[in-house]
Amino acid sequence: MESFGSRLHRATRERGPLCVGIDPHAALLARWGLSDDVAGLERFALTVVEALADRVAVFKPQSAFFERFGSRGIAVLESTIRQSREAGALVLLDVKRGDIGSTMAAYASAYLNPDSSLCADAITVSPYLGVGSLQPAFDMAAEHGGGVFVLALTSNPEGASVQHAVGAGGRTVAQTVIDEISQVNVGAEPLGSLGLVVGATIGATGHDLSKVNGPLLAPGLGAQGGSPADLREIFGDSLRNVLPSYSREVLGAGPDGTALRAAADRAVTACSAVIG
Ligand SMILES: O=c1ccn([C@@H]2O[C@H](COP(=O)(O)O)[C@@H](O)[C@H]2O)c(=O)[nH]1
Repeated sequence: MESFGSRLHRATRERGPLCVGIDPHAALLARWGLSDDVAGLERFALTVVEALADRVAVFKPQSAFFERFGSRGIAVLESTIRQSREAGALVLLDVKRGDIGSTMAAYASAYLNPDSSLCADAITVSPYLGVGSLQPAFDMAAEHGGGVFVLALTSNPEGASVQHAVGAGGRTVAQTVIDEISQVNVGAEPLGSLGLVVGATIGATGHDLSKVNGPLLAPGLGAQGGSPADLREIFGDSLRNVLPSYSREVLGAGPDGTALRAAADRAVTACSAVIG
């Protein structure tokens, strides 16, 4: 079984370093001329999949925008995940789960077990209950070739007050998370399957990402103000492992498929120029 790190490495080499978020905001549904209901949600998500699944390395559906329509929204999320994967894109489900280990095991079953209709290639998780509490997700991912992205330095301005806080050992909270994930990825070839989320908006923070040996998801590009040029300062020598992520910037070009493809092509060209 091929690991997630290996599959992601291959996908970004073949298709370029780009993750497109599927974030059906109410404002975007309106802009696309769609109703703010399950039918609009479904048309939005499937339009993105039809336009981009054959060229984008990774889709990142934002679960919140599907959850807001209840069980019928979750059903659309299931079909979005399935159709994206069938069409050749990897799916990183942005759910940001985190809980005590025994509950985390249930989340892992929901999102990383191939028997589940919500199974994705990878998920986002929050380390606020301690990185160790996420172990059931790491184990499930390892068993089934999945991946897990742990929040480290998020793109929102409020994140630093917690993530830059210095603990007893003199390290920041974020550096502790970075170091714990780095340990798990030691020796993985060509890339570990545990990733980190590091926003494209954070500037130089002095955090050491050099030993992560795993993917570094960089949201915050475009709508939140981050640009590909900012990635250099944030990631330094770890730039090669960065997976840049755009949602509204690309989605805003829809609903026309040609315009969506052009927006994704612009994004991947701009990111490739920096990442290589
Ligand atoms: O630090 C983080 C972690 C996750 N996100 C998510 O990424 C997208 C960003 O959307 P844009 O439209 O490109 O701003 C969204 O789903 C966030 O929940 C993030 O922004 N920052």
